[in-house]
Amino acid sequence: MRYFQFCLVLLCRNIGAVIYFFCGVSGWARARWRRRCGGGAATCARDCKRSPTPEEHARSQHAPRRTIARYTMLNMKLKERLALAISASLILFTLMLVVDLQMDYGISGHRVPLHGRVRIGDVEDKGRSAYIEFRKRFLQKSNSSNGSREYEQSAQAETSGLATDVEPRTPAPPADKFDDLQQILFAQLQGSAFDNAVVIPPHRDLNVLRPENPTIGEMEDLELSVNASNLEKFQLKIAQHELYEDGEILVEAILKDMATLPVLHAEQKEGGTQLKLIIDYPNGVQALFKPMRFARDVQTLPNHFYFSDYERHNAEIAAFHLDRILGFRRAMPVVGRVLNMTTEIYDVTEGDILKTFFVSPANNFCFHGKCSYYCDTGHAICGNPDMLEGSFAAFLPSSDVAERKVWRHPWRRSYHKRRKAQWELQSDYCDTVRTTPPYDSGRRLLDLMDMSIFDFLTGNMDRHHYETFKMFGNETFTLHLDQGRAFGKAFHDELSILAPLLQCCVVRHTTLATLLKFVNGVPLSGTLRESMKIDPVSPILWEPHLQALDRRVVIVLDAIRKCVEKANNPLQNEINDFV
Ligand SMILES: Nc1ncnc2c1ncn2[C@@H]1O[C@H](COP(=O)(O)OP(=O)(O)OP(=O)(O)O)[C@@H](O)[C@H]1O
Ligand SMILES: [Mn+2]
Repeated sequence: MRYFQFCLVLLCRNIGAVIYFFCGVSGWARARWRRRCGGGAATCARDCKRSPTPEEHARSQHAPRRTIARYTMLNMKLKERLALAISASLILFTLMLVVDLQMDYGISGHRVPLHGRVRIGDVEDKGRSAYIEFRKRFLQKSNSSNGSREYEQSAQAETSGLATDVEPRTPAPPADKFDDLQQILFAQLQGSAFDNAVVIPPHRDLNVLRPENPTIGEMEDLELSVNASNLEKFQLKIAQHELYEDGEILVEAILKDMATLPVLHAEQKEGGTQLKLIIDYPNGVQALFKPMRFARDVQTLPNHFYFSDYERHNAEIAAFHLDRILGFRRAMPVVGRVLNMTTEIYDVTEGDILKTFFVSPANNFCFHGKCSYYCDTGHAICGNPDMLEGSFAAFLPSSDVAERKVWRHPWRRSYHKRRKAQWELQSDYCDTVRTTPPYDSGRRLLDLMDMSIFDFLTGNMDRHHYETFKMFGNETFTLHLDQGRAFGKAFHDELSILAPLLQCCVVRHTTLATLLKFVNGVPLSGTLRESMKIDPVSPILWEPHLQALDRRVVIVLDAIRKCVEKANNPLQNEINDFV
């Protein structure tokens, strides 16, 4: 701001100077013209162009400085004066433009303030952009008294040491049982309400129908060797519609392997923004290791964007359990383990990473590896003193066996601190997506709706891309990979993560049924807490994060309800939107 004030002062002074120059010089010149050229116009024309005589020059030596300047100006050729005037005007104009762009006065016609808040909604939107509509329709105007409003409480310390202060608690049963939504599900199971525009019945959902569901082993004609590891068996059983079957016993076996088998080798994984290690166990078993950086109750720094947030190893563990509980089974099994940094990392690795190990002033063993962010001494990963906790995600099949396709997420964020993504500016964004392959048919759009609900529950804003297995084509599930930035804010529900659901207003019957189960039975927090108890580094989540899940389930259900209401009565809701 001070800079702009300075610019303004400068601008005024410049304008003053130029006015003075033109008025002063021209007035003085006219006087001289009359005084010196009292004769005819012809003499004048000749005389006025001449150089000063020696007497005049001598006189001017004693003249005050200002007079000298005026004299010089007068004696400039017309062309020079013109050039000077044009340069001054150009400088002035540039200055005015700079000031205008910064202050958004509108002189330049440039209407986007550089530092101001970017307006949400395109011209056609007339203020009915995704967020505005969403906040208005789904939350602020919500008449359900179940606490489904956006909940933001910063009173609790962002980085507190209160993990043990917060006791597990069973939330009071929500007043609203969402009977209206239950009825839709019931009707669909009874063979009616198939035309519901929001809830997609099982017989129209390819994830339920699964006319074909081959496994990677079948597709590639691969036979298991006699001494095949649990992971290898698991990988070959990955099917077109899910990573593993409900109740698959290999999941527990893999978790146990990763938590107990000896570590043979550790190596930094290339790519990605933060440090990860590839861990080798006997028999070809591999895991992706993400190290612990903070205690469970340390939350996303308030001034950090989602893209500069640290990854949390416990978020990966919790997300795997949650994905399984929700019945998606699209996340690889993840387990926690404490490693001895000396014998299980330093001694079994090689190359450049070794040079990044050091002992901290607190006498802890640390390393930072090499990566694009947070891989320096200031962001080192330290043991206690050399014991380091981390998450171990079962490795996906190698690309030789099952190549993956990386897709740009249609609701990807801009990953820029000022810019907005298209979906944030266009309220009918979903119309564009749902008419574009592979979202125009099959299961893909519904998978993105599931992913949006999954990410909203965990608070993961980092869904820039997603992956699928190439061999299954487009009719396959979307992998839930990379949940490292989930569970960062326990007291804030990030509504924008629900944008895909809110803009498209479609959801699987099965997903809705699962969510409703948690408001009418054991709450999600209790189910997840129970599931994560078996993990070696339990408790996995800080209690406020578990409580947030119950709150967010209600928000998702409330959003689905409003979608149904709008679909049933589009005109009335259209009107209500503007009230
Ligand atoms: N379980 C796994 N097995 C094998 N490869 C994996 C596994 N999980 C993730 N990957 C691969 O590693 C890549 C990076 O992993 P991840 O996204 O978790 O790390 P990241 O550092 O957070 O990356 P980014 O900063 O790009 O989000 C993924 O895009 C994926 O291709
Ligand atoms: Mn990531």
